[in-house]
Amino acid sequence: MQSASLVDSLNSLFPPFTSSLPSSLRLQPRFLRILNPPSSFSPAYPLHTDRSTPASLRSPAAGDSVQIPEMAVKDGQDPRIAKISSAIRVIPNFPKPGIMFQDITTLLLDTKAFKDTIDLFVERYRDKNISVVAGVEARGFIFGPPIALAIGAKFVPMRKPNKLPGEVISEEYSLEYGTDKMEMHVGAVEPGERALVIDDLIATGGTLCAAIKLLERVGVEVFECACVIELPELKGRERLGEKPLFVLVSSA
Ligand SMILES: O=P(O)(O)OC[C@H]1O[C@H](OP(=O)(O)OP(=O)(O)O)[C@H](O)[C@@H]1O
Ligand SMILES: Nc1ncnc2[nH]cnc12
Repeated sequence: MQSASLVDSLNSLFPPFTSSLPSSLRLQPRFLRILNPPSSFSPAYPLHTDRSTPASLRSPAAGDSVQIPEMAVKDGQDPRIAKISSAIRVIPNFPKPGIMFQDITTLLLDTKAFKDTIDLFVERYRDKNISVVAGVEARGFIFGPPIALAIGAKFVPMRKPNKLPGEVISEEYSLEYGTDKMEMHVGAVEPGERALVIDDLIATGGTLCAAIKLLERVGVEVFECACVIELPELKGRERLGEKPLFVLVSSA
C-alpha cells in the first residue's frame, strides 16, 4: 500500500522524468518495495531532477555547515581554483566535536568544478614520466583514477586494512582523529617506477607519509604528493619533509 502511494507521488513529482521513460522503466511498485526507505528516511541531499548543484548544498542550512570565508586560493592566477574552493562544503563538528570537516562531495556535484579539479592535476602531471598514480582510500579513489587515465599511468589503490585480497605490505599511521593502517598489494608496482600520490586532503600528513613509505619500501620514486585541500595549521607539509606537495586550496 505504501509502495503504490509512493509511486504515485514520485510519478507526479517528476513527470518530465517519468513520462519520458518507456513504461517498462517507469517507477513501479514492484521496484519500490525493494527500494522503499524506512518511513523515517530523510535523504541527506534533496531529491533533485535538475543536474546543477542544489541550492541547499551551496548555501548551508541553519548554521550546521559553513563555507570557510578565509579559504585561501593557491596559485591565485587561475580562476578555476576559486570555483573549486567555493564548491567544497565545510561541516563543523564532524565526525567529532572540534573537527571542521571538509566535504568534497559537494565538489563532485559541480560538474565544472570537478572537471577543473582533475584538469588542473592533469595539466601539472602529464609528460612527467609518471607510471603510477597511487590513490589513498577512500577519497583518493575519487580523484586518482581520472588523473591516472589522462596521464597514461596505472592506478594503485592504497587501502584500509584487510580489504585487499592478495599479499600486501602495510604501514601504520596516525590521523587528526585516530590511528589507521594502510596496505598495498605486493607486485602492484615495480622498483624504479615513478609515482604520484593523490588524496583529497592533507591534515597532519600521516596518511601521505604512510603512502610514501609503502611505495619507497618497494623501490618506487615518489615524484610528488597532490591534494585538493591542505589544512596548514596541522603542519602536514612539514611532516612530509623534502617531499614536494601540490595543493589547490588551503584553509589558511
Ligand atoms: O593528513 P592526515 O592527518 O593523515 O589526514 C588526511 C586523511 O584523512 C582523511 O581520510 P580518513 O582517514 O578520514 O579516511 P576516509 O577517506 O576513508 O574517510 C582524508 O581523506 C585523508 O586521507
Ligand atoms: N578536517 C578534515 N576534513 C576532511 N577530512 C579530514 N581528514 C582529516 N581531517 C579532515
